[in-house]
Amino acid sequence: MLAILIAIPLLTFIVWEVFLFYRRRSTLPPGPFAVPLFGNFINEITPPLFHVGLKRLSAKFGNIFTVHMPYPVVNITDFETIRDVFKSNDATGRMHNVLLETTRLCENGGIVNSDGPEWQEQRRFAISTLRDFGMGKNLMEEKVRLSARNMVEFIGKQEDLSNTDLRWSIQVFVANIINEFLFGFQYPFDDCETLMNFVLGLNKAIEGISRSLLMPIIFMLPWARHIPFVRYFWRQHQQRFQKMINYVSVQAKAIKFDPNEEPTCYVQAFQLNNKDKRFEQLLSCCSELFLAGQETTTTTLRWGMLLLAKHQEVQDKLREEIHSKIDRDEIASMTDKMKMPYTAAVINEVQRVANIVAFNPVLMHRVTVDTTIGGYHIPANTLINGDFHQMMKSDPLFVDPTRFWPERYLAEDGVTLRKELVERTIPFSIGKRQCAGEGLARTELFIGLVSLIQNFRISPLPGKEIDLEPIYANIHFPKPQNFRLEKI
Ligand code: HEM
Repeated sequence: MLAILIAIPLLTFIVWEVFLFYRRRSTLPPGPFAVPLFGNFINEITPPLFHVGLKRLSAKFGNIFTVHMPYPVVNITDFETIRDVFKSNDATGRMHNVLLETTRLCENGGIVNSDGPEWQEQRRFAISTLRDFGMGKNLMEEKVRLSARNMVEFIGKQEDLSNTDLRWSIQVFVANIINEFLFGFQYPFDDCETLMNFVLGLNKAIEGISRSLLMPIIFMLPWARHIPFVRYFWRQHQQRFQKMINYVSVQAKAIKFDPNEEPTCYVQAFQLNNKDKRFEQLLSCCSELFLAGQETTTTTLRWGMLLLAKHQEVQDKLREEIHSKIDRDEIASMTDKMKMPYTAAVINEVQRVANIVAFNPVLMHRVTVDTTIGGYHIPANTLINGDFHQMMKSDPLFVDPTRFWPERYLAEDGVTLRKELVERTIPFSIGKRQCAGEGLARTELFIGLVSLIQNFRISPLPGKEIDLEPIYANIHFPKPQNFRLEKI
């Protein structure tokens, strides 16, 4: 009798949920067959190869389709629709998910994971602080140039360049810049163990979150993290991120703040302008800026080195332009970029071919009100994925899209950049939630890449091929590979 009393409501609940699932699904853009609870994870999408499943589905269902991961996600793959949807305020929400608990230390805290007025306020503050340190005095650019000079000197001092791992030099170059922006200091290249231990831990945490088979389960069924076996791994993952938060917390607490003095770093600027905000909000923002601001640029530069080592003819042409515009012992500045169209084309092509943020569940957008996309009615709170990864590899304007060919960005005169291709190259996304650190990242990519190619010829190790197959995680990492370097 008791069993029947439990079974009937349970069965009714399940039937009702299944009914709701398929009714909701029927009003959204078409997509593959999905089952409640698991969505398309059982038939179409295999983490971490999200982009492969999405590509296959787009070939079948077109530019706008619904995929269940396991929540319904409207996936968009054409440039015009992504641009129009993302420029609207209605698509600026984020998904509220348990995975965010790792870096969010207070309700709706930080920039990447928050939404609504709090997000807008913190986003504006971060962008204006980056700009204030850059405007007029070009302080941010000076920090990048200083870090680039240190990197080149450090590499140049190494005794044997015939088998060199560039990864750590690039990583310190980038990590130092965001460290100085947030906390006001850089580490010397030969004494940066604290920073590098911490960065190494962070890499493991990022790889862990995207490669673990348990993460999609926790993502789908957040309560699963309380099951003993799953809880053990969830705690391990949390501890890895906690190390970053501890680092950020120690640095932030150590910073002296005098309200009568001009701030020289983000933490001081935050304390001056956000007196009513909790320390946890400062920590959330700093952790996210540290995370978003270093692995992304480092990985892009590492891809740049691999692509240029593989395509020596591009590297030679690039170096020729660099040497014709910048003195040998000078570090590039952003005013040089205007005179260097081929360099601009190479950076665009590196970012297009090696686009590092292919799909990241944390970065999906959420429509905050009922809206219309491509003629379909999309109810409030539906998730949207602007699939610019695929767009940059399938838009008809990118002829022969798998080829690494920077010349595609140049008009017939060889010096004018093709606007229609540049505007479709959107590794930083587009619209209201476009990367908040884009300006800094572009400065780092230009000055970092130019400094390396200006000073070193980068080649594969003798008898070895460059391997361009990524390690698929939330960020597409290159496989660790050494180079043969020659000083120029
Ligand atoms: C090559 C380097 C970089 C790439 C490819 C990149 C890419 C991205 C992408 C794709 C997004 C998601 C945008 C969206 O949701 O539509 C994003 C967001 C963000 N990025 Fe970057 N990023 C880079 C460097 C940086 C740097 C250097 C910083 C910090 C100084 C930074 C800070 C942020 C922040 C705070 C957000 C969240 C913006 C928001 O949600 O409003 N990023 N980035």
